Amino acid sequence: MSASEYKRQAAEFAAEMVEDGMVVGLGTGSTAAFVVEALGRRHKEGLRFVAIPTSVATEKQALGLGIHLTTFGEHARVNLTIDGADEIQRGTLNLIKGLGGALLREKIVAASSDRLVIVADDTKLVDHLGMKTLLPVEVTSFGWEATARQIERLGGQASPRRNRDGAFFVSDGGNLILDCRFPVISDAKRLEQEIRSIVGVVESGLFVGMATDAIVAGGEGIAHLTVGA
Ligand SMILES: O=C(CO)[C@H](O)[C@H](O)COP(=O)(O)O
Repeated sequence: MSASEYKRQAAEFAAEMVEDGMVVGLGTGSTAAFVVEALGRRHKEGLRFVAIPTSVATEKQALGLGIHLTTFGEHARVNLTIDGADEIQRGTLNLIKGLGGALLREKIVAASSDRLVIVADDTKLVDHLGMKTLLPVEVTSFGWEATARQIERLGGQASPRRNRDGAFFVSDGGNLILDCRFPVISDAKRLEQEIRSIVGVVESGLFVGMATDAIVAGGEGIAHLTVGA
């Protein structure tokens, strides 16, 4: 079975966790898109919920499926957010997110969620963050070079993300993303604090202590992981 099929399996499983009357956070990326698709189906079958999307792309998809959207003006808390991730650390469920470029909105929604459920295929599980993927950091476009130098003082190599045409990738929030290569991250909480204290950093793709559950699908079936398990 392909990684995409495993992503779909994890997404379908997690979409069943949404209950009538919930405020739901909708993630971004290919796995989250399967969740939105499944929730569109459940909406048509009569499930009542409202959703807050984490990107313009997810907003468009949800609206196209007739899902009712809401805002933090109307709801202070999100009951359940379902989102993807680029790496999930076994045990802690600390994450690297943002290869899809939506990390700022994703973190705002995650921070207001009672439960953050991550959906992924099993290639995303790692023993230590930074083993497989770069760490995205969203920064203001003004002075990004100075911000990148400060990140490099922490031991990472920071490169601005570019589109295929060579132009800088610009996030939904109008910022740039620096993709940072760190040696394997042994203390995610500390690195997260150090990165966030740099002037010019808007948000980092390290999500520490935020995920409550991970639904991970692979050749051995679907696993429902919780912190510590
Ligand atoms: O953080 C993200 C977007 O900012 C995505 O959740 C992450 O990149 C995973 O994407 P995919 O489900 O396509 O593998």
